[in-house]
Amino acid sequence: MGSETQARVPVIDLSKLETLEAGTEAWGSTCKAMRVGLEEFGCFCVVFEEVSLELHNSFFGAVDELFQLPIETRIKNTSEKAYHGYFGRYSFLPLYESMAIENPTQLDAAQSFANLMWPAQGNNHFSETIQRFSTLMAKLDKIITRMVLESYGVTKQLIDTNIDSTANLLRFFKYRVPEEHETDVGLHAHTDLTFFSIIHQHLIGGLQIQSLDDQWIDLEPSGHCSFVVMAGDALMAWSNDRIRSCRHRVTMKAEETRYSAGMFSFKNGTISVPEELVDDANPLRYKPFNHFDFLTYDKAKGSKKFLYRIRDYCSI
Ligand SMILES: O=C(O)CCC(=O)C(=O)O
Ligand SMILES: [Fe+2]
Repeated sequence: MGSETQARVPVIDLSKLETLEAGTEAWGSTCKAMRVGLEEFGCFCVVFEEVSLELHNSFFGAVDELFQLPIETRIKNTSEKAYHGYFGRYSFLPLYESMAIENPTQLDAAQSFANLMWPAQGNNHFSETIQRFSTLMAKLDKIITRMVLESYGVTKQLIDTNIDSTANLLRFFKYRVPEEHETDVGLHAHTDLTFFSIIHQHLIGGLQIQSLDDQWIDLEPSGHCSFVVMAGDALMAWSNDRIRSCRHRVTMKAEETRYSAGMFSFKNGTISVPEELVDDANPLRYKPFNHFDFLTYDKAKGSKKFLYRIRDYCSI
């Protein structure tokens, strides 16, 4: 199924972005391609050359170094926010482990994470690499948010407010190779609770997305500057169901440890469906909601039986 079906998920090259101007035909067609990808697959791929091969290599070198730390240290990655800390050591998910940094574009946040992980001397190389990579990821998230929201014809003020309210979380993932008797499920099928999730895979593929007609599509890593942009449940609600959050999973087929990373965006304040997205054919489907309260609710309730958990929280 792999490469044949993969071709259908749009691949959008943002390398020429500096020359793309808002209002031009090229800008409009790029916005539209993103919207089509999200409406048809819940995702699209982007090529973003600002991430150099050197940065990609340093970044995954830093991730590897992090996962070499003892487990007692790794589990110190905690957070007051739901779903913002260490994940792993679950019997139902034996291959998977992940850690996360809040506000990773701020050097002091990256440094305090490094101080927690390397208490004796910190790790400047680690925190600088994380901050450099995250800054570009956050830039990509902003560009995409602007272009996608614009494609729905909402006001510039609303787009700016949405972007200004963004809180970023950078998550690092490690999947070990299954033993002979073990499952190859790296991560079960789910949707993210984010606004956007931008996934960057290292050398080993395994990320699969489910199309609206229920086919699983492999999204292989295709270079140091390629990324998968997925819609999360919060974007689904914002869009009044024009976009479905992307159902995805990870399957471990390779004989090597798999690393990947995700830049997740959440929104501070209230998310509500813009009036431009409500009409007779599309009646309002979601009440206004607080993104972080949704995470807290979901964690407490564990409403895994819902395909789209946001519907359990605030659908009308
Ligand atoms: O490892 C990946 O590529 C994706 C991870 C993921 O889907 C998640 O943590 O929500
Ligand atoms: Fe996910």
